[in-house]
Amino acid sequence: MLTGSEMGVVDENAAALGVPRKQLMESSGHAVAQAVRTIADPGEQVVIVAGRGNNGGDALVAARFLDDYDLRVLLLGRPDAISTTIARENWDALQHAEYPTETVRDSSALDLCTPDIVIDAMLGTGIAGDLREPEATAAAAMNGSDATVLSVDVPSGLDAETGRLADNAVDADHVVTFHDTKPGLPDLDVPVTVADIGIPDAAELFVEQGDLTRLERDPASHKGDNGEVLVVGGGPYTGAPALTAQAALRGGADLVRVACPAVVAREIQSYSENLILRPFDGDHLAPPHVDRLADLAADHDTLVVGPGLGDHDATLEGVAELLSGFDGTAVVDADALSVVPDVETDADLVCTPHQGELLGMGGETSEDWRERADLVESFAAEIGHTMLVKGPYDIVSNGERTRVGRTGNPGMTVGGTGDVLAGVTGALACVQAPLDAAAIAAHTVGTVGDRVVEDRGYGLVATDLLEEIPSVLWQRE
Ligand SMILES: NC(=O)C1=CN([C@@H]2O[C@H](COP(=O)(O)OP(=O)(O)OC[C@H]3O[C@@H](n4cnc5c(N)ncnc54)[C@H](O)[C@@H]3O)[C@@H](O)[C@H]2O)[C@@H](O)CC1
Ligand SMILES: [K+]
Repeated sequence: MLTGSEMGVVDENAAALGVPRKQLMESSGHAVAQAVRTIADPGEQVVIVAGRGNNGGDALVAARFLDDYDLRVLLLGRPDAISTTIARENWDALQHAEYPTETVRDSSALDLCTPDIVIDAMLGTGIAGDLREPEATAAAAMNGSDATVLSVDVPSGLDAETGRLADNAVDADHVVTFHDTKPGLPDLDVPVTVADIGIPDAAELFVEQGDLTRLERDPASHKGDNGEVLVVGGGPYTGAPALTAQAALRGGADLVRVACPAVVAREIQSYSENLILRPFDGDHLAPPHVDRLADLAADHDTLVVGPGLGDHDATLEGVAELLSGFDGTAVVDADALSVVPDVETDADLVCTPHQGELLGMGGETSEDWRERADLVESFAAEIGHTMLVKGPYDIVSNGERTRVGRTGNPGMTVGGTGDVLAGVTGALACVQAPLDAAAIAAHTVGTVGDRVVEDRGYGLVATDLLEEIPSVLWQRE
């Protein structure tokens, strides 16, 4: 089952793989026509009621496969109000081919007559709120007619995000939905055909541009809404936590604080005035610091634990204590990873090991990425957390769903890129589910690395990645 917005991600990924939306619409329309053939014989009366979006577009395609029916095509609204190019092109094709089309300017002019079949193609996954006019009157006319109502994708009035059926929704007798079922369809107890429209499995497996459409910034948001990240790092190293923290800012977090040993606080602060430091005493993290860190962590949306912490026994003990008492989302990277398999916690952990660190956690890996995906998926299920295993193909899995990121290049093996990935993952985990945050972060950091290498060849350093992150995340060229 996929929601409407998840379908949007998948069809955008299909386009990124070279299967554009217009091809999907052609397959959808053909599937609708096939369904008509199973419930009505040639010569019977079919009325298409098309909306102004791609839901309508699907039925405008179907018309071309229904020449042997007594067909009428009603467009609810003016042709120039058709909201997408591909729907408009299919309308124009019907015009040029002189199909029997009518445009319904206002609902009082709507006359279904007495068709055998009505194709409800008014609204699909693009619906917002209950039906407005003229869709509402059209729905009432459909519901009041003796015709068999076949709905395209979802009955108009069904919200494909939540499965909620509007009071004035179309009462479908049969639904033809595309690629996967949608919320609310199973509860309708009418026959639902799930038509394969040629979206490759890869469009769900591989992370592509479509996944970036999950990000949207609420224009009304104010400071803090887009996430506050606490980076717990530093000790032997100071560059790592600074890279992670700056990457979290570039990944969209509003505020990023760095909790680090006091001895390195000034040095980490010196990397950027954008960082806020929360030093704890001593030169490495240890159990006595955990209470203060836990209090700090409670005031943040996401933790990123590990960069530059070192693997001092007391440090790993402190990390285990911190994670076991935390119940939010924590990205775990670098030396902190080794404690995860033995930690009992209510937190959602996102572990970002490279393959060596995965082995250190007790996981298994394989050179073959498909095998690696299966191994990582079962390891994620075993430890009950999200895994992002970096490699030529990044494997992201929460034990149920597995995604594969194919961006990045051998130039990314330079030190610090993992710290950047952990920071971007932390920022996105403030506003996305852990799996989606990790998948988008892997795709984004790899894409940034590819752009930097394209511009300057190998020899990139991790700081080169930082300022490129926003333009990739927000798909600005
Ligand atoms: N996502 C996919 O993979 C595919 C989607 N396709 C079709 O595309 C549809 C989604 O198309 P769109 O995103 O263009 O949106 P829709 O065609 O579902 O509806 C959008 C139109 O309806 C209007 N509208 C929104 N809410 C309304 C309301 N409450 N009352 C009256 N009018 C309202 C909007 O102004 C807009 O013009 C899917 O349902 C499916 O039928 C297919 O072409 C195949 C591929
Ligand atoms: K519909």
